[in-house]
Amino acid sequence: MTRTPVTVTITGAAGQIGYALLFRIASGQLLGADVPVRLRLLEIPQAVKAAEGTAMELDDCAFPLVSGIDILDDAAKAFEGANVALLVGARPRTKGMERGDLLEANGGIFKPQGEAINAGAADDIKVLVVGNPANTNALIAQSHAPDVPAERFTAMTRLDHNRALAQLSKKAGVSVADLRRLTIWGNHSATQYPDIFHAEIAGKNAAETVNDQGWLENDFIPTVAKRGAAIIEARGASSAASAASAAIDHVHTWVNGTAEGDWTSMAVVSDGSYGVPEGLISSFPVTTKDGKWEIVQGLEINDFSRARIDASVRELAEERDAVRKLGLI
Ligand SMILES: NC(=O)c1ccc[n+]([C@@H]2O[C@H](COP(=O)([O-])OP(=O)(O)OC[C@H]3O[C@@H](n4cnc5c(N)ncnc54)[C@H](O)[C@@H]3O)[C@@H](O)[C@H]2O)c1
Ligand SMILES: O=C(O)C[C@H](O)C(=O)O
Repeated sequence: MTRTPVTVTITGAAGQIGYALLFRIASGQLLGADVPVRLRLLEIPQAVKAAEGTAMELDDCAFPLVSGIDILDDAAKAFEGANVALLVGARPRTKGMERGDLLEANGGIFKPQGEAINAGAADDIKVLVVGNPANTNALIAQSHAPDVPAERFTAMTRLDHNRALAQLSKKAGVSVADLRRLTIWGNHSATQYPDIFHAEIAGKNAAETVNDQGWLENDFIPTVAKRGAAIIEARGASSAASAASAAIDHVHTWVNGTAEGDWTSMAVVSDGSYGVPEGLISSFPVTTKDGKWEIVQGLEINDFSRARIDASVRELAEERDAVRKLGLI
């Protein structure tokens, strides 16, 4: 192997998403089958032993692309020289916890991680925040990394995007490979808006092809937006393999580009496009090329979509105001 290994830092590495994610990164699915990786696993001290167990299993797979594995409980060391950072570890909401408590607890994680990225990550660092509330956690980390371009901090709505593709493909009776240009707007929460008005089914407008407003309003949108809760209800634990798969897709697309004529959904820092206040980390339709993303411009937004985008963006603004009040940004 002659290429310089890419350093990938994964936080929450001993958690359930971490377990589903690490083996796919190590096998080359994140960055490519010819790209060696150095893995940095960041955990809290109590979970380091479990992370060591996962690292033993990674060793036992004898992945040729893995050039090293470090297990750390220190953010400064974990992000030093990192090219890709997957921020998965977060404080889950527990019984009796208010939204403000959750934001504050996560601020205690994402503020120092943002600072550590600012201090030591590689110049080409790309950050994906998976840990919830993902958009606002990304905002907290980004606001503590003033030397890193803001566009390098993204949050994950690819799972929502993939969920929407799956639902639409079932409704239309086509393969997901026949679908393009679907968009998730807003927050990774129940207010998100999966938009099929610009999507295409085998090259034809999806909303017109489906032609079923009742299904769109009462089935498709709530099914996608509440899918996370439905998985928790069914599995007794939040989505893990599908979340890991979406994280792989998100970074792979960011690095390798979107297909000609298609786009994806990523929560990225707003430049004011589509009326989303500048600075909020909100999901948009984006194209990617040469490791950079761009918000798709010029889409016509009908009244139905406008109301839903505005509602989700309003929630993001409220979360931003709450963390600002807590002194976290
Ligand atoms: N954006 C999405 O689409 C999406 C989808 C599914 C889950 N999630 C979120 O992803 C997060 C992780 O989910 P999970 O199922 O793997 O949870 P988990 O509880 O199984 O694992 C989380 C891990 O993070 C670790 N951790 C906690 N604080 C840490 C810190 N400061 N530094 C490093 N590690 C730390 C914990 O020790 C634990 O091992 C949750 O917040 C979940 O809600 C997001
Ligand atoms: O962890 C959760 O609350 C749900 C998760 O964000 C999901 O969308 O599956």
